[in-house]
Amino acid sequence: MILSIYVQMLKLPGNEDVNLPRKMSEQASGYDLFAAVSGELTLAPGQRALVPTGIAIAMPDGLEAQIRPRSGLALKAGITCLNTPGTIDADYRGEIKVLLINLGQEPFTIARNERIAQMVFQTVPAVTVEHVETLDETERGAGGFGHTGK
Ligand SMILES: O=c1ccn([C@H]2C[C@H](O)[C@@H](COP(=O)(O)OP(=O)(O)OP(=O)(O)O)O2)c(=O)[nH]1
Repeated sequence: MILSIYVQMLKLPGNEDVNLPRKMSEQASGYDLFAAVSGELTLAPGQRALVPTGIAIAMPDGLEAQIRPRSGLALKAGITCLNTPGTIDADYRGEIKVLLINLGQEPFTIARNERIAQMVFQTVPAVTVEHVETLDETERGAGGFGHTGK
C-alpha cells in the first residue's frame, strides 16, 4: 500500500438499506456506488437522470473523488456518466449523485441497490497560480489536437 487515507461515509436518512460504496476486490481502484432510487427508475434511450446514492462522505483536504462509469454497464447497455469523471470536492457534504445517461438503443431500468457507477479517490496537489506575461518555450509549443499525425 503506497498511500493510506481515512474517508468517512454516512448513510443519509431513509437509506439505511442502501449499501455503502464497496470495492469488489481488495485491489480494485473504485468503490462501486449503489442506486438509492425508490423502486425503479427507467432511462429511455437518450435520457439522462441524476441518480441518488443515499450517501455523503468526508475526506481529507487534498483529495477528490471521481465518479466514473462501470465498463460492464457501458458495454452491455450504453449506460455511462454524462459528466465523466464527476468531481466530488473534499468540502462537499451533500448526497453523492450520479449523472447517468442511456446511450444505448433500449430502455434501461435501474433498481434500488443496483451498482451504477464507481468512485475513485485521487490526490489533488496544492496549486499556487501566478499571472505572468510570457511562458517558457517548448518543442511542442502550441501544437496539439493531432498535429503529430493520425
Ligand atoms: O457527478 C457528480 C458531480 C458532482 N457532485 C457533487 C459533488 C461536488 O462537490 C458538487 C459540485 O460539483 P461540480 O463542481 O462538478 O459542479 P458545478 O456545476 O461546478 O456546481 P457548483 O457550482 O455547485 O460547484 O456536486 C456529485 O454528487 N456528482
